[in-house]
Amino acid sequence: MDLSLVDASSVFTDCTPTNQTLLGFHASVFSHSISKNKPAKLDDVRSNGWLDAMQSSSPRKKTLKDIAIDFASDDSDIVYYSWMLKYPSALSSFHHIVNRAHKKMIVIFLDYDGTLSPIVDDPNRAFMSIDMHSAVKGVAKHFPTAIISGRSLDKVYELVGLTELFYAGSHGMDIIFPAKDTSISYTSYIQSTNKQQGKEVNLFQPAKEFIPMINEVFRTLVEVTKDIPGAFVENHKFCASVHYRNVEEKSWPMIAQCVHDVLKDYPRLTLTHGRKVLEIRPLIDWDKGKAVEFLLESLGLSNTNDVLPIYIGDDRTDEDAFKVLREGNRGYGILVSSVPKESKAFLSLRDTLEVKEFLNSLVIWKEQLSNTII
Ligand SMILES: O=P(O)(O)OC[C@H]1O[C@H](O[C@H]2O[C@H](CO)[C@@H](O)[C@H](O)[C@H]2O)[C@H](O)[C@@H](O)[C@@H]1O
Repeated sequence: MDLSLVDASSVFTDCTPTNQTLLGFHASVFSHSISKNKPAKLDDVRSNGWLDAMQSSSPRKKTLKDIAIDFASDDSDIVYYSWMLKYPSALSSFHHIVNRAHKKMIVIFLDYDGTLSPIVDDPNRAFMSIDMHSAVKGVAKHFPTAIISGRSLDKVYELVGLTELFYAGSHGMDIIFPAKDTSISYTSYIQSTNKQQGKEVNLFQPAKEFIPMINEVFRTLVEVTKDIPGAFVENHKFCASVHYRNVEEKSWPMIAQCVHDVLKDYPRLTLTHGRKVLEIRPLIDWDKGKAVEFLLESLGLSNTNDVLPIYIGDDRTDEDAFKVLREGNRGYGILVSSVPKESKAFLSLRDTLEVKEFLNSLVIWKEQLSNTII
């Protein structure tokens, strides 16, 4: 996917009411001014919570000792099943979901890592299974389907490779969707021919002005972490990730300190925690939740009476999307997790296998419904 033809910055970095009105969107969708919620300045990663967050950022792999403990006690299962009382399985709630979808259009939003592909040590080898690929292709045939990932748009498109989907990369800061699918005036949008797919597209890039800054920070982070074995830095164009999954735990304070020291020089950037990854991103009021609202509105699917959005994700950044659905009392947030954790989601799935089963169930249900109607 070659996005080099595109220059959307002038359109969206100026979000005056005039521009918002021209675009025909609800003003809140465009309130991506500098957030007022900037965290307090961090002085010491050992006492400011960064390390605690890093330690709890992903379920630990089981050691032989853990497995022995599992045999001695089924406590973890009991805890998990108790947790499921609050976050019921989307599979066992399937009939409830499709009943609620009666006469509504289901719209599917999918996170990538940990949702469509299992978490693996090497971010460059996080592939979907062939079956998962078919399941995603299947849902996209019947329902508008979007991937919303922390990865760069190019990377997530390369990994998924389905032209029939909508994509949002960099935690929703880089959105691409076919021009023909718009239901509102896009005169202010940048339309561009996507070379790879050979079709007209719309792009929305609310953090475009940050690209040079992210490039600079990326280079600095690569430099300062180069002597920490296992550290790996990714450039997602609108954000950067510092991975520590393969770094020895004793070096985590060092990696946190490096990132902290670099961020001190960039007050317009902020840090969020992912699964064994520190995410550096622009301090703007834009996230996966805003991307969901944006896509629904762009596609003419924001009428809550006619549309049932379903968002499936596993990460902290997906919580912003769960929150939007919960607070708007629309659709379902589904958390993918094999361990109990607090979430704004309504339902849960244990792992990528259950995600695949859920997507396939939607396809079967829709096909049976179509056959019945004919
Ligand atoms: O929003 P997502 O699509 O879930 O992307 C979030 C991050 O995913 C990737 O990292 C995670 O998955 C890797 C591969 O399984 C794993 O090695 C890493 O520890 C996880 O944090 C991706 O590499 C990141 O850049 C994304 O931000």
